[in-house]
Amino acid sequence: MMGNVEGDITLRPRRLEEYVGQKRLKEKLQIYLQAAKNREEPLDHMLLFGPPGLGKTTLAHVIANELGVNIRVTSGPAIEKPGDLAAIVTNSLEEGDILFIDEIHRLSTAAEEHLYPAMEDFKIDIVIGQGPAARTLRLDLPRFTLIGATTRPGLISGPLRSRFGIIEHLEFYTEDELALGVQRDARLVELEIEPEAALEIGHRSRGTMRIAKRLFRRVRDFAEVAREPRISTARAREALDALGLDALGLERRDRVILQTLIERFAGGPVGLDTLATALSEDPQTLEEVHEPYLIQLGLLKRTPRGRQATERAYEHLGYPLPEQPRLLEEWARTLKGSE
Ligand SMILES: Nc1ncnc2c1ncn2[C@@H]1O[C@H](COP(=O)(O)OP(=O)(O)OP(=O)(O)O)[C@@H](O)[C@H]1O
Ligand SMILES: [Mg+2]
Repeated sequence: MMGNVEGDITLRPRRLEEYVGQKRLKEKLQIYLQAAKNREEPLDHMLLFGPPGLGKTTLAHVIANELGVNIRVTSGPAIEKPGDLAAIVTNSLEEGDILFIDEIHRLSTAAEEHLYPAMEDFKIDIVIGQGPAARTLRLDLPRFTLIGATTRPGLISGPLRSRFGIIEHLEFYTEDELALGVQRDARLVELEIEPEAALEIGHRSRGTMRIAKRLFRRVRDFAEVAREPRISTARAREALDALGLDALGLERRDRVILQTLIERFAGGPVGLDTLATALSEDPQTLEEVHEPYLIQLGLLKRTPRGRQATERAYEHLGYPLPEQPRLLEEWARTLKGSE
């Protein structure tokens, strides 16, 4: 098992019915799982994508649990040499087991090519010996299911993608779904929480279950220190404010991104790398961790010419709307574009 940063392993849902939200995906999964069980065949290889913290890793474990099979967890960067993959698949997998590869977009090309015959024909090549005496042996593998997870579907090569029978994306959660997740955790730690307080946490969790659960733990700290047996809405608000989360759930960092875009680049458009440099941030973190929800909230746009702050961003941060000339210029461009 991989490290569990959140320390909430017991709170992780184990069954599909405990897995909150993702209704569209769960409905399909139920059918795929049932069909695989009826045919007594392993589930088809599955690629899961979506922003961090939406529940890809959790879902892979839930699927293993529903199928009653073992799950072996690794990640793209952990499989450096082709031999690493062979070691994993030949040592520990049994018929029907799941091999979960997190961050599968970070597999090396060599490891990826090694994976193709494993996925398609359940065979893997291993090299024995060195130099001129080296021989390649093709080994049979048990029929397993590969579940790959990625935050960056665009970086998955065509050949790899085409070897997955099931490709699904996870969606941001609604406030109600996040509140359900919070209420569930509250029950598990035997703490009462006002429904309104759970909703408030959901409201400020950026559509992300991991954030909702983290915020719940912080709110719980506040309530416990105040010796409150029940988390009230007022206490939740106070704690969330103290954490520096604004009404949309943006953290300081998110606001700084938008502020930089507005103040230093006149709202954009500006290229990702330029913006990242101005923020002393890694472009990939900016793109994968911060941007998806800013986009989802309609505060940021990705345009062919770069990142752009929307009017809503100006309003939310209390800036006067951008100058008319810029809007006019934009309008002129739109007209040209539609000719
Ligand atoms: N649908 C869900 N219902 C209940 N809890 C969930 C759900 N999805 C995720 N969680 C909880 O949210 C946390 C984050 O989930 P998880 O680690 O699976 O996310 P992830 O998509 O794999 O993120 P990353 O891309 O960062 O690896 C976990 O603590 C998990 O228990
Ligand atoms: Mg994960």
